[in-house]
Amino acid sequence: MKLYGLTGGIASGKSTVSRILRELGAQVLDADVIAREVVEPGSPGLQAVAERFPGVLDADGRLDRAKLGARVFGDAQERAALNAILHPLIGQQFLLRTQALAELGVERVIYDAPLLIENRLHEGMDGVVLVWVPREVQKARLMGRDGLDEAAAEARLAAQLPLDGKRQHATWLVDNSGDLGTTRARVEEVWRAMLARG
Ligand SMILES: CC(C)(COP(=O)(O)OP(=O)(O)OC[C@H]1O[C@@H](n2cnc3c(N)ncnc32)[C@H](O)[C@@H]1O)[C@@H](O)C(=O)NCCC(=O)NCCS
Ligand SMILES: Nc1ncnc2c1ncn2[C@@H]1O[C@H](COP(=O)(O)OP(=O)(O)OP(=O)(O)O)[C@@H](O)[C@H]1O
Repeated sequence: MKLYGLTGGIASGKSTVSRILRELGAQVLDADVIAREVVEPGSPGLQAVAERFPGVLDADGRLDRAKLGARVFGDAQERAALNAILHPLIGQQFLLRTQALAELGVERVIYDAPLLIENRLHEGMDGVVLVWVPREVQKARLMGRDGLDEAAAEARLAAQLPLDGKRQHATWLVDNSGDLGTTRARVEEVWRAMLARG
């Protein structure tokens, strides 16, 4: 089975590209979705997070994501502590799901992960798709989508490697700064290139 990475930065358009790839027939595993599943109520992941970050559960015992985000984006040490709890759990789920898809005879899986390159997961993969936009476009879309002010948007951007630094690791670059039709056409091209690789 071939394994491809799909990455970018916060609000660069990964979800948009992932949706197009799924429409084309790709099997995509989404790290952000897995990251939510490992902290569902009653999970060992949520228990570990609540112990390390007191006060982040709401009245129903669910994770208050905004509260935890405020504590970890902008504080590298706190973020590293959260990553140390969650990343092994996310990695474990990714492996289990990839194995299950391999047993079903799926020929290629795409792992949609914002921190693919930061966590050096790209090194073992058969290719990497990078969804890129200029930093100013990324910041503007982030502020618009999540209703963040500039300081909060900057803190989130600073928690990741700059997109320009990730370019050197890309097998395929998807420039998502134009309109969605342009992005779709490029993603179709990338998908054909993946199919051609076997
Ligand atoms: C801090 C949390 C609770 C904030 O939740 P929130 O709903 O506001 O954001 P969401 O999870 O949808 O993430 C949005 C984007 O933020 C960025 N991001 C998330 N976690 C991190 C992190 N640890 N470091 C850098 N960027 C991150 C990613 O680009 C992601 O796509 C949440 O992001 C989290 O649990 N992060 C740790 C797990 C993780 O690393 N997830 C990233 C995928 S592996
Ligand atoms: N080509 C485009 N033109 C204009 N807006 C776009 C384009 N692509 C994406 N957007 C918008 O930019 C925002 C970010 O896109 P998207 O949610 O796909 O990013 P993402 O990389 O998945 O983000 P995250 O990693 O933070 O979840 C969304 O509001 C989306 O509607």
